Amino acid sequence: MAPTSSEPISIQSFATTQLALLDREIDLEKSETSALLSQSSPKFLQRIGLAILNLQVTNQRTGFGGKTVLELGLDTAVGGTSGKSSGRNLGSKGQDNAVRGGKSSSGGKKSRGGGKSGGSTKGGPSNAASVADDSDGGELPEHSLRTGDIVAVQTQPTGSAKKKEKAELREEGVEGVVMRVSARGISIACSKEEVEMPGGRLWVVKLANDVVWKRMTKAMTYLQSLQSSSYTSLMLALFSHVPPTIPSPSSITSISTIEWQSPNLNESQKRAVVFALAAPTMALIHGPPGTGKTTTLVEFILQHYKRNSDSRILLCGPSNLSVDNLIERLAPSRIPLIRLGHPARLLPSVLNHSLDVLTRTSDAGALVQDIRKEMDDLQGKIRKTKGRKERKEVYGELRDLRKEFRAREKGCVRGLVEGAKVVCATLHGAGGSLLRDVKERFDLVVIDEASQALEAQAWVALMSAKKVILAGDHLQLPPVVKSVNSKTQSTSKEMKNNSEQKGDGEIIKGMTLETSIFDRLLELHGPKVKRMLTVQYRMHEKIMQFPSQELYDAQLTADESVRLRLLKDLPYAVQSTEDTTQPLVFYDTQGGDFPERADEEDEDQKSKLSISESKSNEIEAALVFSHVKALVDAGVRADDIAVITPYNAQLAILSQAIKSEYPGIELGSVDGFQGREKEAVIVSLVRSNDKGEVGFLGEKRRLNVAMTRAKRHLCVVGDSETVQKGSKFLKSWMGFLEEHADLRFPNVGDLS
Ligand SMILES: Nc1ncnc2c1ncn2[C@@H]1O[C@H](COP(=O)(O)OP(=O)(O)OP(=O)(O)O)[C@@H](O)[C@H]1O
Repeated sequence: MAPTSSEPISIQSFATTQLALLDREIDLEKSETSALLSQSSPKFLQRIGLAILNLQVTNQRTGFGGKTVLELGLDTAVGGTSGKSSGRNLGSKGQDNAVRGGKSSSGGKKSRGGGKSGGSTKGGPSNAASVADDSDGGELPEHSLRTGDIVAVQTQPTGSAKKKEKAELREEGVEGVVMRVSARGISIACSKEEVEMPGGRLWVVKLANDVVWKRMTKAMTYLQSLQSSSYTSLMLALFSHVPPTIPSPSSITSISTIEWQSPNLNESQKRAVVFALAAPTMALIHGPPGTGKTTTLVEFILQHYKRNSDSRILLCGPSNLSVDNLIERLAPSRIPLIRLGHPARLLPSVLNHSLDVLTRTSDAGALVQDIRKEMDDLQGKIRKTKGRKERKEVYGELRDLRKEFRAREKGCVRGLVEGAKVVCATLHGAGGSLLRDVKERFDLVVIDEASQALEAQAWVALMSAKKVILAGDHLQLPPVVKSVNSKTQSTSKEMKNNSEQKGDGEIIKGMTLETSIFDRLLELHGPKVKRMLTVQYRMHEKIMQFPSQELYDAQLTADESVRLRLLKDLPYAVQSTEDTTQPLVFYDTQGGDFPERADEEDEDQKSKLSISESKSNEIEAALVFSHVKALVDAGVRADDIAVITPYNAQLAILSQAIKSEYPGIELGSVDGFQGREKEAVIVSLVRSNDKGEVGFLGEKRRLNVAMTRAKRHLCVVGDSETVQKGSKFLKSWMGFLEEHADLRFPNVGDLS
């Protein structure tokens, strides 16, 4: 990226523009959701995984914040499992950008149950440890409802309403957040305090989750409203109102004088830590795939804490997993930390640091617990009370108790949060009421995976910070938005010049929502604000070579421990074959024998889900299957292999072919595999046509993710003739593979 002049950007105009872009995104999401809900029958919504029918309340109790929690199971009069779902997520762009984020446990990082794309997980909770099978009405049908989703609980339409075959969302019923999911039950924390349950048989349907959007909108509205005299020094630096705050060479401590906490840090990691320590207001740590970004951040936090033990740190990431991965690595150092966020969304290993657990186990929490118990007893009483008058009385008692509960809980929580040196939360979690009440501000905000967060999301955490350290890689995939390519008119140069401050600020032309703060600061200030990590600990050097050359200025080196690792060297018995001795294989399907096909999904259903046309390639899938078979026959364990593709339609075909035979193999979209790694990865490129159309493959950052997931063996399957026409980058990749990979020209006749 070419360094550009650091001209100031109007903060007000920035916020105004972000608000306009956010509005557009929210409108798009809302209209998609309401179109789907209003045009579909409950049965259809259940079939596609967005609803569960035939439910009843099995229990009612008090949750965190005094909220009523409803536990639902299948109505015993119905029972059993019915219907299969395709598991598509409402609110996720139904195209081939599947869920992003999850990291694999194989690389020392954990993944959550629902992170895979291409199919639903049976009642798959994100945190199995916290889920109980609490209903005996039978197993729920397959669905895609997950902890944290916003849902409505309503009386299921019957008789004439059913005949209308439309699931118009009605006024009655309650809205809430999914707290727990198990094979037999689902718990929902109601949004309103007083809950009058609708009668009869119930159904639960997923709604659009606008909490994250609301927090971003609130943050941008606040920024827009600020008088320039109220701008923090960090704001002035991040919008270039003061010169970029680059640490002077004299302020950078010599690497040799530091007592490192981690004994193995490489030079580039050490340089990044000292740069971040010396930076007065901001620093970027650029971590290409497998280069130890998290390791470096953890070392930085420990060093910072050692030097500033009074300072308070806010540690954030765009996803729960990004935050938990950091906590797992920080926790052994015994630094006092607290994790905000619903416990059901956290990794079991970090639960002991969660606010919810600490409010239960701390001394101040004991009193809160007593009131919670009383409230639970009353909740139970409500369910058994039939008379309206009697119920009203119990509700009255409950209301008084709830007030007391909240006051005590608030006091307890404030004590815990203010006492912690490191507060950990997702970026939008940092905008919750718990932190709003904390008087002290944060001296330092650290954001991991900052290149995967919308800038408005980052500002939720940054509003009162004094210094920020961002870690990320702008050359991998950016955050997912529906309004892709939607930008305010004009160029990014004008964006800087056009930002005269007038009224609420002008719209800055050329800005996009998906530009992260990491990208923007790099573009604004150039590479002088970052330090790049250059030793990677994942890939065989041959796998690393092309992305390093093309994207990272040939600066990456493979650590000695991984440089020459092959499948045959796995720490279990693997035969030496033509596959297990090759780090890089390319099956070139050129010649027209492996044609792509447009997805034949039900057109009507597709338009309801706003799924863009997906592509598949059946013969290519057969080739992938035969390669998987060869690897497994050679002794490679199925769970060390992943198959990824940019196309959902191809994923469906691959799943059908591979899953029954090799259940351990992970199949996913390229987007869903960001942050993950496997010993062997097979990439199915799908596109094969005369016109040279490459669709999703045209995105360099997607290809970068696809080609950097494998540790010991990367196998690419694709039609070089088609693919090379897509872009200069693709042409150069095809050329590289031709020259450096074990090149194979498959014969359709050999594939049975
Ligand atoms: N200096 C080092 N010496 C040896 N191993 C290291 C070093 N730094 C990182 N690693 C290892 O490299 C792997 C990746 O490290 P880490 O999880 O910190 O990287 P990351 O950049 O956050 O990963 P990702 O690419 O998935 O975002 C881990 O297994 C880690 O133990």
